[in-house]
Amino acid sequence: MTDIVVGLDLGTGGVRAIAVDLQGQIIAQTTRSYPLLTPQLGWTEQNSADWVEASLDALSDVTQQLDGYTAIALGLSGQMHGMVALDAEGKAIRPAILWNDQRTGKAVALIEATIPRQELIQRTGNPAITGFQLPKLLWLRTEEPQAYTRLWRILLPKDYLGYVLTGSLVTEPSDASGVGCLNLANRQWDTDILHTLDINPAFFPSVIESTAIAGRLKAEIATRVGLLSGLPVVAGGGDNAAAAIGLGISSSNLNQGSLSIGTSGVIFAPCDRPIPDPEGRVHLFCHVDGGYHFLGVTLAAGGSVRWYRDTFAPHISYTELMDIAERSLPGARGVLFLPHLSGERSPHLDPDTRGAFVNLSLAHTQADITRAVLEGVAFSLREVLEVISAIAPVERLLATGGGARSNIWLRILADVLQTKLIAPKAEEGAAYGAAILAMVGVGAYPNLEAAFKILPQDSNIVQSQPNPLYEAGFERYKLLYDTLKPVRQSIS
Ligand SMILES: Nc1ncnc2c1ncn2[C@@H]1O[C@H](COP(=O)(O)OP(=O)(O)O)[C@@H](O)[C@H]1O
Ligand SMILES: O=C(CO)[C@@H](O)[C@H](O)COP(=O)(O)O
Repeated sequence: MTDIVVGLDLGTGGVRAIAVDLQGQIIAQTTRSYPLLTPQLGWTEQNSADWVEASLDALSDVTQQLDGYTAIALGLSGQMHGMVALDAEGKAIRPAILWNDQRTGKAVALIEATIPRQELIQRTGNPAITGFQLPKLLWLRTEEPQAYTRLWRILLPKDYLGYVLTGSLVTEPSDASGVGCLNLANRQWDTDILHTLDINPAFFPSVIESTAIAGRLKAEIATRVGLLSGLPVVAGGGDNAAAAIGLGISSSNLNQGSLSIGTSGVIFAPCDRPIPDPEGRVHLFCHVDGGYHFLGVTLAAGGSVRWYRDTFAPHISYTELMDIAERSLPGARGVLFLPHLSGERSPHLDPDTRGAFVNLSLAHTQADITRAVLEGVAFSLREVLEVISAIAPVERLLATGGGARSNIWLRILADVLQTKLIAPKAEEGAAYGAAILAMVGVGAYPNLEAAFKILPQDSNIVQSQPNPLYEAGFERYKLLYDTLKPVRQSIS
């Protein structure tokens, strides 16, 4: 029997489970999707029970593909910032509130009125942000007080899954630093912040290292999914930090960052010291390797394409849609798209902004409009990269996430960002990074640097070409955000 580890990524569109051997080869993989709930404008939720069912099905599917292999560990990763609220029996009190939910404006205002913005940025790396978990907790206290009185623990999505699998209540620094009250210097909860906000620190799970064993697989789960009872489950990382590890991005090599096009679009740049952006326009989080990273987030990147397809082209696959976009031209023949379908995070921190198509005419086709969506997301990420480059410049960005499967989108991104991109060689992603963390967690490799030697080597460089049409488009894009503000305000 050959040893493998299993990595799992609890994404927004679905869960992905993969089995990887100790030389880094993917032996088996599968995905399961689940619904995204939008019960009110600006709200996003998922049922944590859907995550569990999908994850157990995915694990069963992967283990059924394993003939002649033994799983020696499972590593976790997943969408960040979400809140699973549990009662004293460990049951979810309400649907999980997600990272791109924008209901917490008043809670953010309360945090800002209570703790000086600069102090919060210095302690946690970030100002108060609507998508983070801490404002969600304050929202629960005000808006659903009966639920709040029953509250026993709150967990992040992947840590909730870890709790279901093992019974252990833990988190790790990369995901915990997206809650809004982790002290970046000591990588533990900042109890001063919690006491100031009159929040019981016992609501939060203990913080262990990302490569530490979070717990052991429960016997009843092991039987259902075909893994060994007592299998070590390694804490893992938030999806962006885990994906970075799958690409070999560490805080000891500051030259390379990543560009992820999942539901969100994310630019990730490693750094070795916790010195935040004083204006808080991009996040500073803990990396899983003991260092730190800057993160800038476009809330609806792949999410814009998914929304566009589901709304206007429901029977067309993503691949076909990308072929359609090829029929237009750089600049989308003048069509502009603002991808603010969930408000926007970096660099505007504007939960109330909304999306737009602009400059449509009878002459425009589906190809132009589809291409405008891809370009609008790229312009949004350029705004992010301009902020990150001034603080933590990188030479190249390693692409990951579902959108990185598209050659046309990668070409648009390279040209708009004016940065060399590396297309993914295999579909490594966050699940692969979680598997690498699990290998180190069970001692198959002594540390992450040693494990990096097994990662697939670079291939497929996407060079960036300067294009005046994109430069002009980017200037119009920025103008559009400012110009549409009063229109949007008059609607809301
Ligand atoms: N072939 C493709 N071409 C372009 N975009 C794609 C393709 N396949 C998937 N996507 C995009 O990737 C997104 C899903 O990426 P994924 O990394 O799985 O996201 P998540 O982790 O948020 O579930 C989809 O919403 C879609 O926009
Ligand atoms: O909010 C963030 C990062 O700060 C998002 O990146 C989420 O972590 C969701 O990731 P995907 O589902 O888009 O991969």
